[in-house]
Amino acid sequence: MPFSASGRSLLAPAAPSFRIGGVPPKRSPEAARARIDELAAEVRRLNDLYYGAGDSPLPDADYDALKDELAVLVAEHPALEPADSPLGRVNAPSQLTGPTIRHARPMLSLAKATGEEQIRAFCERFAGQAFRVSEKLDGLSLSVVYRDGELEHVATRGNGEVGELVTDKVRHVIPELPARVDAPGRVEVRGEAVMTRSTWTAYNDTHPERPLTNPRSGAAGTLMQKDPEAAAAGGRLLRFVAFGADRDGAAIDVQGLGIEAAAQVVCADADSVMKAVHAIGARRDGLDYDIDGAVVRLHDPAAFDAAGSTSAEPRGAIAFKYPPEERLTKLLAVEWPVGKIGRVPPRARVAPVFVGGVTVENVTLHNPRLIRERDLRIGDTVAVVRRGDVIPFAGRSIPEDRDGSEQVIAPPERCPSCDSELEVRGAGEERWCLNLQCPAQATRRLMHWASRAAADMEGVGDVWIEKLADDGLLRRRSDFYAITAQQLVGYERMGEVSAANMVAAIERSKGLGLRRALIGLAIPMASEGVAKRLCLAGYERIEDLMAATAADLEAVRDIGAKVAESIVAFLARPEVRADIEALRTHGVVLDVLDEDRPVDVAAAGDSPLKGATVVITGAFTDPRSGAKVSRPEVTRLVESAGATAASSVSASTDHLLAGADVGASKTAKAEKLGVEVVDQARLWAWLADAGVT
Ligand SMILES: NC(=O)c1ccc[n+]([C@@H]2O[C@H](COP(=O)([O-])OP(=O)(O)OC[C@H]3O[C@@H](n4cnc5c(N)ncnc54)[C@H](O)[C@@H]3O)[C@@H](O)[C@H]2O)c1
Ligand SMILES: [Zn+2]
Repeated sequence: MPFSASGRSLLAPAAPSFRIGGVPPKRSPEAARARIDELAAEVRRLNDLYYGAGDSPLPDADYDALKDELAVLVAEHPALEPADSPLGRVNAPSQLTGPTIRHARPMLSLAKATGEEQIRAFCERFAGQAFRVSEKLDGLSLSVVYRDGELEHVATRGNGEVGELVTDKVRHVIPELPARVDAPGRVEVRGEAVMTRSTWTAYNDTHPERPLTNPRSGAAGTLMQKDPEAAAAGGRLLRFVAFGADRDGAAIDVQGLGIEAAAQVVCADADSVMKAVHAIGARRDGLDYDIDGAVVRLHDPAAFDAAGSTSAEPRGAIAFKYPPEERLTKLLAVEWPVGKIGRVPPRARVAPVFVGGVTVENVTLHNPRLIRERDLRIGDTVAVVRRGDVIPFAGRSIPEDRDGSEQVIAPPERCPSCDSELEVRGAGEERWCLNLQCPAQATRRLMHWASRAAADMEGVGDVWIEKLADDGLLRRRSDFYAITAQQLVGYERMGEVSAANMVAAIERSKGLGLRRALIGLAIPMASEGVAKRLCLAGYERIEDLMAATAADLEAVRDIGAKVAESIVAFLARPEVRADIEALRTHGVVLDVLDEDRPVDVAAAGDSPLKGATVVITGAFTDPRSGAKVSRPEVTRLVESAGATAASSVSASTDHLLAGADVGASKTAKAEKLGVEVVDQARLWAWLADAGVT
């Protein structure tokens, strides 16, 4: 199982309903006492797991809900707070293991804000001060101490006062942490040890039998390993990102020490603080490490110290928490819809849950193998994960919550649409309907043709396509263009105006061009990128592609043998050829559009961009209009100037094109590799020189 099954989660079912319901019910003092004791014990148990082995049987948001409920009850009944209450102190395991060390200054938690008002109130309290906003990395904090330049020790936060020594482990699992710094005296660096998402994925790919639940528990678990050398050799490597440093008690800059620093910006007031908080939230999904919030703190170290602290939190800082990306809910039912190329994937309905900033009711279960391995059952309490634009999925179930009424999820043996026998394919044991005449597949293909990435027929929704297909008006893609307003008017809720609008939208969509047409054809194995590359490779008309051999197609950059064969086989199918011919007859554009042709580098004017490999990061604004310029637009502009855009900085990068709000870690990496960092003003000048703006 890809998660820890450490002990029953007594209170889990209460958490989701509590969160959704908001205010907990009023209780009698006896009932309040019982609930307080129950909650306190559960929070302590979860703390032991979380700060011990790094396990989190519950999603953080559900843990937070339990702790919030405890805090509300204790506020109402202060006399009932148990002596070993987990409130008002740094979250910690009840016992530290191994050799320990007393911190020079306590390592604290942070006060939390979930709304903008709380951040504004914080800024208000310190009006006139400068603030510093940084990413709140989701790992575990470490204190790294150097004495006269040599690494002396590394300790965990522990209980805040005393930490566990992990010096030797860190030498192996964080090889990038310098053993020496160029600074005399006692230098202490505090920061977060994180497992990057790429390391985490790579580790889980190579250890499918014992995968790590998430990068955070991966990081915590790595520092628990008895044999750190073997852990490092097995791919359990961490990164250390510093958020503060001092020398003999006086704050110093992390940068000068050669240690990676957390991305941060200095802000003068609440408005710019909120802007920075949102900017961090916006780039959250693009980062290679998990962050769970943004930290706002007083920029001036003296002011920060003067603000003091409570028993658990500094008063001069506050953490803004982004919406949770993982929450518990109930798995209600599983459906197996038939996709456009015949895949029959499992999709689940769950009780509505607020996660990743939206209310989710439908989630993917990926494939039958994962259902079996994760032992997901209908009726289970499941953790739903939604991260950015990723399709929400049920990551794991909480088997401790079962009452015996749960049902095993059995993949279908026959197609739910055409009843033909399904084939089991690939490592995921996916079910496929191979019947080319399958009605569900045909309808899905039509929906895909009309979708935004392909013909983009505005207002021609899936429901309409289904109706028209059921009535036999729509069988193949070319049928769209033969639909008349008169045919539509007969339908319920379809007046003459709407019918005319729909026909007009279909007419307008005819100019889609070769790239979008290739996407719309839903050729198995050919992604949107393949469609783009074929156009860039010089294929002008769909007929040119129909005449190409697999060897011709394989000659195109990044198109492999399997994809090439799939394209050739698809375009050779008689019904596909007939449909393409009919599309031509209706005047649908199946030729390459100018926007999809390769840029004429030779024609671009001279600028340092010509022939260069660049990485684009940050936010861009047009210097003349002050309008925001989207990342794809910036990419298009630099490509028109003859540059090639890459996704991450490496030794072969020529320039890092840095817009606003760029993290220090990005520029630090570029500088380390000797890659020139080019700011926005210079970029716009270059683009002007190249004649593209
Ligand atoms: N799921 C569970 O069972 C479970 C159990 C316990 C705790 N938790 C989770 O742990 C969190 C509570 O934790 P906490 O007290 O350990 O941490 P916190 O949320 O109070 O944050 C404080 C920590 O943030 C870290 N940090 C990261 N980036 C930083 C930056 N730029 N500046 C300053 N500090 C930065 C530091 O390590 C610091 O110790 C909550 O999110 C809670 O949900 C979950
Ligand atoms: Zn079928």
